[in-house]
Amino acid sequence: MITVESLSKSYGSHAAVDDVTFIAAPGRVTGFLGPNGAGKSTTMRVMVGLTPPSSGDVHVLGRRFEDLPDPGREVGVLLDASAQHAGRTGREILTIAALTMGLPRSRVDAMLERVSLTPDEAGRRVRNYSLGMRQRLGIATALLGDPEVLILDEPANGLDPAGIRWMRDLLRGFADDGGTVLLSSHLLHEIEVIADDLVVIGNGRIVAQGTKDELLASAGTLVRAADGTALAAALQAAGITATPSSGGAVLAESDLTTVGTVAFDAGIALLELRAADGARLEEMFLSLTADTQRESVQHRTEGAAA
Ligand SMILES: Nc1ncnc2c1ncn2[C@@H]1O[C@H](COP(=O)(O)OP(=O)(O)OP(=O)(O)O)[C@@H](O)[C@H]1O
Repeated sequence: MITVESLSKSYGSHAAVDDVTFIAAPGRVTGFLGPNGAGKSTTMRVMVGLTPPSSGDVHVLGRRFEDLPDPGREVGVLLDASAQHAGRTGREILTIAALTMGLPRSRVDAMLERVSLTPDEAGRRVRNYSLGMRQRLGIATALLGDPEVLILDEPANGLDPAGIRWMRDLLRGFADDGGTVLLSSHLLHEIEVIADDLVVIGNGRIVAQGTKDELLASAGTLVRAADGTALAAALQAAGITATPSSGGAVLAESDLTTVGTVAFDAGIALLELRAADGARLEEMFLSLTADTQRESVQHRTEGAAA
């Protein structure tokens, strides 16, 4: 469990994190999203004691990180895969970490195998690693102490498609075994597939949080009938904003139960009824963070200048 309570962090007059409160619960993967500069890394750095908060607090497993009796074995952290010592081999990095944590050397081989780094790769200096290999090594380091909590900043960065799927399965398995996973990512599809809960931050403030299902349900329902026009009309008559799309599909701004009930009451047989997907998380993300996106800032500036 990670508990963030009224956390603020300012650099000079700039509020990088502004009164942020959320929980990452055990047994769940919590996706932490936000545009560049939104405050994700700062929040994670405070979590692991690398940056002091200006106010508020973060508890990991019920304590501040610095008060954890054995942090390496309680919390696995990957904040910057490129921050590893470039002159050491992957095996050396893991071995030093294992010895520091009082773990047997056998754990190093187990972790190398778990992240699919070959003995040959483990013997190379990190400066010769690809970004994806550095991520795998970083994840191996995070998992080394068999922690209960994982805090990962952009762990999928640089991974190939098979690597992304591997990481997805790994994090899912970790959470299903009761672990807590907090991960930030700009790969919205990945977050959409893996996360149970979402925390969206923009300009240092939380703009949305909740279960993925809740947040995406509020983004709409995709419903399809043979006669899409009649379906859209029935939904609109019930006061639901409904936008017809191709093939009889309608995007309705309501939840599954309400949309299904309206169609049933109107005697319309449905061919499909589900939470709208595809670009949904992306759309939700872009609309929630529109005021904090530098691109829309540019638009506004251009508009103001015109
Ligand atoms: N040490 C620092 N000194 C001054 N400003 C900082 C410092 N660290 C972060 N900031 C500022 O705080 C804000 C939040 O940065 P942060 O790195 O937390 O964002 P982020 O959400 O992780 O962004 P990204 O997605 O680009 O990694 C940014 O405006 C950044 O410039």
